Amino acid sequence: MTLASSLQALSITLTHCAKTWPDGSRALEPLNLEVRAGETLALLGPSGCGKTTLLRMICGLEKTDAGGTIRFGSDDVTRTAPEARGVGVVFQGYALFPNMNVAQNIGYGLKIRGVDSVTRHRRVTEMLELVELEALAERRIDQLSGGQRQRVALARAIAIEPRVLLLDEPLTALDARLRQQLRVDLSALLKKLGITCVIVTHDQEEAMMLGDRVAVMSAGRLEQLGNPEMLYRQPASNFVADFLGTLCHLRGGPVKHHHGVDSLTFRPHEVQLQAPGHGLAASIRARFYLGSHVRFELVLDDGQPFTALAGPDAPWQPGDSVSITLNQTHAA
Ligand SMILES: Nc1ncnc2c1ncn2[C@@H]1O[C@H](COP(=O)(O)OP(=O)(O)OP(=O)(O)O)[C@@H](O)[C@H]1O
Repeated sequence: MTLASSLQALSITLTHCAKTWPDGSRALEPLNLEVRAGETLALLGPSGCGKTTLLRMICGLEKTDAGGTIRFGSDDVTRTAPEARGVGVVFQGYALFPNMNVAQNIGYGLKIRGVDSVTRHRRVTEMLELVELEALAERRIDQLSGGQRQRVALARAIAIEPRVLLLDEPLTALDARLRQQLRVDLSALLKKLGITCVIVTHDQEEAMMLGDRVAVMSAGRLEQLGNPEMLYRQPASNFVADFLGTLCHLRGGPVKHHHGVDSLTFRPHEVQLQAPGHGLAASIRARFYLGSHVRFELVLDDGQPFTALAGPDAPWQPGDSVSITLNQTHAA
């Protein structure tokens, strides 16, 4: 049996889970959340919103306030010690053992669980194949690139055949280019494993690429839970809309005159720029050529700022007068 098929996917159900620190401050308001069996759920939110605390509660490193329960499938693990919960965890920075080679790192969790050496060897070999590090089995950790370390950390977490996989900002330590590639690789690996996974990130694109569903958090509360497209198209609040991409707001006389509403809320890609005279009058303040598109910072004639994205051939330059129309308007 391959490892991918031997992992059993379980749901994670948090009921009325809150976290109050000894000084009385609240990291998490009472929260109900179900991570479905086999899905990857991304916890997304700004620094300090409680994402890591929530993840640490699932793996058992933080206790929930009295009254909260955590279940893996039908198994109540609220009072189960972290090492007995069967969780695979990759923390920020990975915490690999520098004095062990790649294979020893991957096999560590099996060794401390008393798994016999034949089984251990077989499992480590499977893991090396899974993350494509067979050639580096004997390498020392300090002789690996950042991306390779990330794969070792992941292999070590999965080697113990965890019931759920928890990833805390697993790609944050890597440079932007490598992160892009590893998102694609990680997404493919998670699909192949079919394991239930919770991934913490403050990066909107990462959450949307990796999460089957995304839970947007703010100040210890769950703002909205849904698949990426639903969150982007039907945000429940301005906070969610803004966090999943730039959101612009315009109001006042000219808006009323051209659109018949008091205010407009829109995304930069919904703005069409034209020669003056077709719609709301604005001028270009700044132009950023980004290869696939051009980002413009503009102001309406009355000074209200907003952002527009246009194709790479857009001719407008700072100081130019333009007029704007909106492809899709959300009157607020
Ligand atoms: N042991 C602790 N004692 C008291 N307060 C804490 C403790 N750990 C975290 N906090 C506070 O709880 C809040 C939530 O922290 P948490 O680490 O969960 O946020 P986060 O969303 O993961 O942020 P980041 O993205 O910066 O890691 C923060 O205000 C933090 O300062």
